[in-house]
Amino acid sequence: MYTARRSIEEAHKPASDADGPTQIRLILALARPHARALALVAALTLAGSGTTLTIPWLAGTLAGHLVEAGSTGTVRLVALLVGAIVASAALGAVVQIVSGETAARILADLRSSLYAHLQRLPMSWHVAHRHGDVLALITSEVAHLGHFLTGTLVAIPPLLVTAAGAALLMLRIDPALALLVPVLVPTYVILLKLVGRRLRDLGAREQEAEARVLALAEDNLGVIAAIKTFTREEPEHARYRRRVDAARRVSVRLNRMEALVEPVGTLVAALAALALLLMVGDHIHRGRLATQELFSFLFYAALLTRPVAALAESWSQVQVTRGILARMAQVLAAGAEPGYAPAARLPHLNGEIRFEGVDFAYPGRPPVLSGFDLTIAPGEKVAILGGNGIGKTTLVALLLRLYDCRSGRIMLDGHDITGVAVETLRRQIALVPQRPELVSSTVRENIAFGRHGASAAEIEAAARRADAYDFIQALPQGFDTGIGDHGVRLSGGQGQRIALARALLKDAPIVILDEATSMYDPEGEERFVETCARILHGRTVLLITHRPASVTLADRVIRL
Ligand SMILES: Nc1ncnc2c1ncn2[C@@H]1O[C@H](COP(=O)(O)OP(=O)(O)OP(=O)(O)O)[C@@H](O)[C@H]1O
Repeated sequence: MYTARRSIEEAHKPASDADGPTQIRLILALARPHARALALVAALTLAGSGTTLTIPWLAGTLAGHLVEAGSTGTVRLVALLVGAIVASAALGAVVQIVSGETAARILADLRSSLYAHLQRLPMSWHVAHRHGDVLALITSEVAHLGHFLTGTLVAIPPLLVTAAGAALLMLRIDPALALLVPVLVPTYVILLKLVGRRLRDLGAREQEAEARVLALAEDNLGVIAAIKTFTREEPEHARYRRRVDAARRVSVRLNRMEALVEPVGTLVAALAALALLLMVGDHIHRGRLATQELFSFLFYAALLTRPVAALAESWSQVQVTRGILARMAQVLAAGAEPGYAPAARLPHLNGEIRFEGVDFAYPGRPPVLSGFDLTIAPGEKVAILGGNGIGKTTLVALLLRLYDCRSGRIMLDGHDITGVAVETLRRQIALVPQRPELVSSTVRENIAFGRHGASAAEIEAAARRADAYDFIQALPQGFDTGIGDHGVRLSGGQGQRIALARALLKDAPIVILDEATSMYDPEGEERFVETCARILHGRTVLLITHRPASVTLADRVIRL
């Protein structure tokens, strides 16, 4: 899997606009790990199409025999024909199964690579992109791509091979047919090209409209209590309806356009059939075609009609899918967070932190920090105070390298954090953030999030230290109680205690408490402050708080 991801990312080194070649590179990168399965699909496809192509010939021979000599001596031919029909159907089914499975595997690789890549993209990327768009990309757009891969794309090669084979065999029977090719093929291609661009645009607009619908639903369901308390049901429903209608309008236009494409194929096929009829009629009239050849020729013509119409329909799918591939290629081309590349490991820390002349501004915003200096000794506990929006949380984000300083540097035990692998940095810092950021699972899993592979006893011990054990035991299933979406079934203070337990379980040399006890009741906070003196002994602690009780934990107070 890692190899697949790496090759997909390698296909995207030029972070430019995702153009045709980039999409082809993406497809090749996706296909590479499945080369053997794809080769099997190709071989089966050839075998299937070859078998299908014998059917008109056998049927023509049989028909010719029946017309000229009656039904005597046809048993062998009938048996062969039935055999070819059964083999063609069986091979068709096998191709469908094998190619469907291969496509599903390719798709699973793509989904998982996309997700892995999203996790590695920097915070600045996530802040700049709408959740709804990203969700749409990894859900509905990936599903669309899946339908395309398993439904349309796997059907194209057999259709192409059958159409080309039928055309070649018809040419062999009657070379005058070659005259038709220079007329019909360009007509077909030009007609498809004309609608192709429009289809791509509409496809992109449809995905965009769907993403807006998804984003609003996601946003609003997340603030459903606010919608109720501010009685926003009607205006929010109207807003949702407007987005649904906008998506419907684009989808209807796309559908109309797609509906035009199949008749294009049918039209070309009908023109070809008419031309054939005229030519064949003339040739029979002049006695140039044997009866058997005539029948075979007409059966091949019938065989050719279906792929021509179906290819036109597949073409419209290809156009919509190109838009999706372009958007995926763009996401995959976005550079991962710095520090994931092989870099020096940060050794186990004593916990000295130094901010040296740090300047920082969020993109498009005025500076938050200018020339900021601060040195914290190993094991020291420092409270950072300051008004709302002054930059306290930003300091934490810089220390964890969620963002990089514009200038200046941050040193841990004398190591510049930009020179070490981010995971070795982040593993040594336990953060209790302002908002608990709980996962939609059980209490146990939320605490275990702090350290992979922690035992039940360690989880319970961390809960005790965070003063969370008693309330957890009182929940219906104790540690195995589900807490709802992002902890919606917990009180604010309970959520914070779980977030704290999670951080304590991490057992890191540096601990950051960003308003970690802001929702604790006074007794709980007091108990926590008492426990802290013991459990945080020897660790470097950065304490961001407005609460006097928590400030007492600090050896030193810094005001921003
Ligand atoms: N992702 C972001 N993009 C742009 N600006 C941001 C972002 N995050 C924070 N800011 C801005 O940066 C400034 C500092 O924010 P920060 O969260 O560090 O403040 P704080 O001191 O922790 O405030 P509080 O006490 O309210 O938690 C604020 O003006 C805020 O609006």
